[in-house]
Order: sequence, then structure tokens, then C-alpha cells
Amino acid sequence: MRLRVRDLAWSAGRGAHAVPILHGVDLDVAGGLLTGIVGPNGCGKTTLLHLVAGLRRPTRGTVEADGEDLLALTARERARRVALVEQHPQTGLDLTARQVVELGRIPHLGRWGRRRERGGDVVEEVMATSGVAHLADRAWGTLSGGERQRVQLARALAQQPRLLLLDEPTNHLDLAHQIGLLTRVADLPVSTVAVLHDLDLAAAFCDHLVVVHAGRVVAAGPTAEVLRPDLVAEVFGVDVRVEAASGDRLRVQWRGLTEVP
Ligand SMILES: Nc1ncnc2c1ncn2[C@@H]1O[C@H](COP(=O)(O)OP(=O)(O)OP(=O)(O)O)[C@@H](O)[C@H]1O
Repeated sequence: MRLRVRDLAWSAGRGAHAVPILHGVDLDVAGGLLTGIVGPNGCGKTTLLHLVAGLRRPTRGTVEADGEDLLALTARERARRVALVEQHPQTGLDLTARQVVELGRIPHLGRWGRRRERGGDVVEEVMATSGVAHLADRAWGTLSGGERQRVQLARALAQQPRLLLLDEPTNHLDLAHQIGLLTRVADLPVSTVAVLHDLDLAAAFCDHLVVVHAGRVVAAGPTAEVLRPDLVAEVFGVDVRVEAASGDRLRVQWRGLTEVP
């Protein structure tokens, strides 16, 4: 799926008290690639994902997927195309891990929610490939942060989306699971947009990067073109070295702050 966002804006609050958060963002996501969104805390990354996922209504702008207006779809239609894994998954669900993953099948259910349509095979498969099959019967509330994160990814994949939106998907994961998750996501034949804080992981796994700063996109394109030390210094206030690692991967090493936050 090709995602095309134009002039997307959002303000918190209304009327005279409205505070502009996103100031007219353009975003292009190529089919099948992993696009990373990076930027300092509070710059608007989650807001951007929420607008694309339809969780918030923009104050202006368009969101198109393969030429289709995503903002005009019903929530159910949109959920067959777009899946979102949120930064802070809900903790109060009275469900097992398998039931959480089955939630991902709801947009595909027939009127009577028949078993075949529930996609039992899809659920088993995504739980196995997400490494959470052994947690299937565990109560959601008893799972660790990292286990919840992986179950939420399985739930999103059970949706069989054409666009996968991930908000800090490596949160709570140990290093092996961070690398495992991003390797898997990078190999998915699905257009994926992931908000990432770790520039080194973003450099290693993302085909494209979008840099957001104070509610605006300040750079976008192939990772090697975007990830320049001068831009990182300007946006994050950090002095980094960007060097070639194995294959065509890049490595980002920080050396210090250029300014104290
Ligand atoms: N409902 C709201 N009311 C008021 N301010 C809001 C609201 N939602 C978001 N904001 C503000 O908008 C800004 C952008 O928030 P957002 O969560 O998109 O940032 P972010 O880039 O994802 O940050 P982080 O890296 O810290 O997760 C922040 O300053 C936040 O406080």
C-alpha cells in the first residue's frame, strides 16, 4: 500500500484555546517498505500515527492509501486496511492473550462471527511467528511489558493490514527481541511505519526515515540520505557519528550532547 499524506494538521483543544501540534505534514510511504519516524519527545509522532489510523480527526489535510481516502472510510473498513500498535497498551483487559489476538479478526468477521471467518488459523499462525504461542492461555493482566508488546503486534498482524503503524514497538523489549521484532517487521510484505527513538536501530532497519521536529517534517527519504550528523545535532541536540556497518546498514554512535536539554 502506498500512503500519501498531505498538509495534515491537528490542534489540541478548540476555538481560542486550540494549541497547534501538527502544522501541515506531508508524508509518503512506499509500498512494502519500513519507514521510521524519529523526532524528539513531544514533536507530534504519536499524533501523526493517530491521525493516519483514524483515532483523531485532523483539522485539515488528506490521508490516502493507494488513492483511496482513508478519512472517508468507516472504522471497520479502515481496520481492514490499517492496524496500529499503540505505545502504551491497555492493561485492564479481562482477556487471555489469544483473545487479545483474536480482537484483530473483528474487522473481518461476518455477521454471525462464524469460526471460519474468525480466522483461527491466522490467529495461531501470527501467535507462532510473533513468539507468543506459549502465552495463549495466560491472562493479559499477568503478562510482562515485553510480552504484551509482542501480543499486541500479533493482534495487529491478525488484522492482515496493508499498512501497519507501530508506536515505539521496541519499548519494553530486551535487545534480542528488539532486533528480532524489527528484522521480522522489515521482512513483512506490508507497508510499515514505526515510531522509533533508538536512532541506531532506525538506521539499521528502516528503508526510509521521516524526521519530525516541533510538529513539522524537516527531512524525509532513504535512511542514508536523511541520517546526517548535522541534522541529528540540529533536531536532537546530540553529536553523533554515522558510519557504515555490515551489509548496507548504518550505525549511529553518540558522542555527547551539543546542548543540554
Ligand atoms: N489531547 C491533548 N491535549 C493537549 N496536548 C496534547 C494532546 N495530545 C497531545 N498533546 C501534545 O502534543 C504534543 C505532541 O504529542 P505526541 O504524543 O504526538 O508526541 P510524540 O512525538 O509522540 O512524543 P513522545 O516521543 O514523547 O512519545 C505534546 O506536546 C503533547 O503534550
